[in-house]
Amino acid sequence: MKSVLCRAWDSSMCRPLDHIITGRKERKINRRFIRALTSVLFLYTILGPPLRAAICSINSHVASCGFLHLSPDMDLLFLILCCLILYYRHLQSQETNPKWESANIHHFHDCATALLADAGYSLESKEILGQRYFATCDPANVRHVFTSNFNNYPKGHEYAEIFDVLLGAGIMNSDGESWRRQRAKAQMLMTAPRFRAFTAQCSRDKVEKSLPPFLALAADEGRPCDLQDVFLRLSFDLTCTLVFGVDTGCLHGHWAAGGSLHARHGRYVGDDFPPPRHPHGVLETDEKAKCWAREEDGRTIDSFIAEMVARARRRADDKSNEGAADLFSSFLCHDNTSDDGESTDEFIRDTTVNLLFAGRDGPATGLSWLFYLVSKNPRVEQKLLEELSALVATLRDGAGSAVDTSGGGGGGGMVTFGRSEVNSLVYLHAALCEPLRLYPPVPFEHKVAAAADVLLSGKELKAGAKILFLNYSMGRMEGVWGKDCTEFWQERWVTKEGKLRHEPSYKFFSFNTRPRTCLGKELAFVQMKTAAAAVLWNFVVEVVPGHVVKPKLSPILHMKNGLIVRVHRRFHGPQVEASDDSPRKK
Ligand code: HEM
Repeated sequence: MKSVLCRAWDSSMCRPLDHIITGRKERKINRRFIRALTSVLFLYTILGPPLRAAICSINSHVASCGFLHLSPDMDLLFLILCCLILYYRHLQSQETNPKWESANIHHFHDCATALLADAGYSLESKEILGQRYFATCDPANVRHVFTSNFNNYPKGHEYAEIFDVLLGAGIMNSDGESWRRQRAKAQMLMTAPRFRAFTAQCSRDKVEKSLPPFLALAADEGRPCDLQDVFLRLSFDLTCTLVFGVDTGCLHGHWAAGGSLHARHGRYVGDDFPPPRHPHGVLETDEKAKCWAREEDGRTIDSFIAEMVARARRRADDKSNEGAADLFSSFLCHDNTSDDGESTDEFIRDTTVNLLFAGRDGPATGLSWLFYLVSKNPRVEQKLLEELSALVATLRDGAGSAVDTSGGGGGGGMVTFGRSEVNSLVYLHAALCEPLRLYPPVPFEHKVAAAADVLLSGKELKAGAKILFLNYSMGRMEGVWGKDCTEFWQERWVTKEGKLRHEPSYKFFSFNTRPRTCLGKELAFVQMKTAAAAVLWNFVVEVVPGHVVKPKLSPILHMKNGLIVRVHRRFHGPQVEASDDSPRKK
C-alpha cells in the first residue's frame, strides 16, 4: 500500500462509482439531445429566410432550364428530417443503456431494485460502473459465486485498486493466498473465548458509560441530536477498544463536531465516496480543498495507528500487557508477520485499518436504520418494550428485590443490560435483522469470473466478466422474502416456538456468506443489542418532523442526512437491583 504522503488520487478511482451513482452518461445523452434540437431550431430561425430566398432563386433558375420546381417549404422538410434523425439516434442510445438513466444519485438503489424485479433478478448492462456488468440479486447466483465456485470468483484487480488507498493489502481488499492467511489469523484471534468475553464486557461498559449519559443530556436540554453520528462515535470508540485496548472517547456529552478523530476517520474511509480526484488535475476549488483535507485525514489516522502500535509494543516489551485481551495485544503475542514472512508496520497498519473500517460502520448503520424503522412502527416498539419488560420482571423476581431506578428520577436512574440478558432477547434480535435485510450496511458486492463459467440460472459468463451483487435489492424481492418484503415484520425471524428462525446466508446476505462470511457478526449483534436495549428501555426516540431520511450512495449504506431525533426519558415502574450480569442501574 502506498504511504499516505505519496498517495495520489488517481482519477480512475472515482470513475466506476461515479457512473453507477449518477448515471451521468445517460443524463449527458438526454442533455445532448435537447441541445441538438435547440441548435436545429436556432439555425432554422437564423438561416430559414436566406434558405427560402436561395430556393426561390434556384426555382427561377431551374424554371428557365425546364427542370422541376423546388417548393419554398423544403426548408421545413429539412428541419423535420433533421429532427427525425436526431430522435432515431436518441432512441438508439437509449437501447444500449437499458434504463439505468433513471438510476441517478437520489434513487439508485430503488431504481435498480425495480429493474431487477422486472428482469427476474438479473440483467446485463453496459452502463453500470461505466462498463459491462452482470447485475444480480438472485440468491442462487450468490450461492454459486460466493460458495460453490468460490475460487473462480476473486474480488479482482480493479476492486483492489479502487480500495487500495483506503484498505491497502488488508483482509477486506485481498484475494487468494494472502486473504486465506489473513483470514486464518483474524479468525483465530476473534473467535477466542477470551476475546468474546472481552467484547461483551467492553460493549456493556462503553454503552453504560457513554450512551445513556449522552442521550440524557440531550433529553434534558431538549436539543435534537443526530443519532447516526452518536452510533458511529460509539462504534468507533468500541472498535478502538477492541482492537487497541484504548477508548478514544469520541462519544462524550459535548464535543467539537467534525474535529474529532472519529470524523476524520469517517471522511477518510469513505463517508464521502467517491473520493475527489487528484488535486493537481483540472478541478473545482472545493474539490481540491476536499482532496487535501482527505489527505490530511489520512495522515491523522496513520499517525494515530502508529502511536497505538508503538504503545502496545512498549506494553508488550515491559510485560505490562500481560492479560490484555484486545486484538492487537493478542496479535503481538502470536506471529505478527506479513505474507512474505516479514513483520512490517505497513502490514499491521493495513490490518488495523481494515478492522476499524469493518467494526465502526456495520453496527452503527444497523442501529441507525433500526431506530428509524422503529420510529415508524409503534407496533414494533411496543413489542420490544414488552420483551424488555418481561426480562426486567424476571430478573426482579429472581433477585427478590425491586428498587426504583425509574428513568425519571433526578439521579440518572438509567438501566443497561449485560451479555446474557441481550442473548435472551429474541424479538430484539429479530428486529435487528429487519433493518439489516432492508438496508444492508454493505449494499453491493463485486466479483470477477477468473475463468468462463455458467451460473445456475443458465447465464454464461466469459473469463473476466464482472458481476455486481445488489444486496439492497435482494432484501426487497417478493420471490425471496414474500409479499410483505418491503415491510418491517420482525415476526418473519421468529418460529412458532418463539426461537430465532435461521435463514441461509446466501438469502440473508448482509454479512456475506461462507467462506468469506463476516468475522464480526456475533460481536456486532452483541454490540447492537446492548446499545439498542439501553436506548429503547431508557428513552423515547422521535425523528424530528420534516427530517428527510434517505440512503447515501457510498460503500456503506449510511443515511445521507443523518438521523435527527429528539429523545425523551422514558418512565417505568419499579425495577431491579443491579447484579454483575443483570440490568445495571447507573
Ligand atoms: C452489522 C454489522 C456488520 C455487518 C452488516 C458486516 C458485514 C460484512 C460484510 C458484508 C463483509 C464482506 C465484505 C466484503 O467481502 O466485501 C464483512 C467482512 C468482514 N467483517 Fe463485517 N460486518 C459487520 C460488523 C463487523 C464487525 C463489528 C467486525 C469486527 C471488527 C467485522 C469484521 C469483518 C471482517 C474482519 C471481515 C472480512 C472477512 C473476510 O474478508 O474474510 N464486521 N462484514
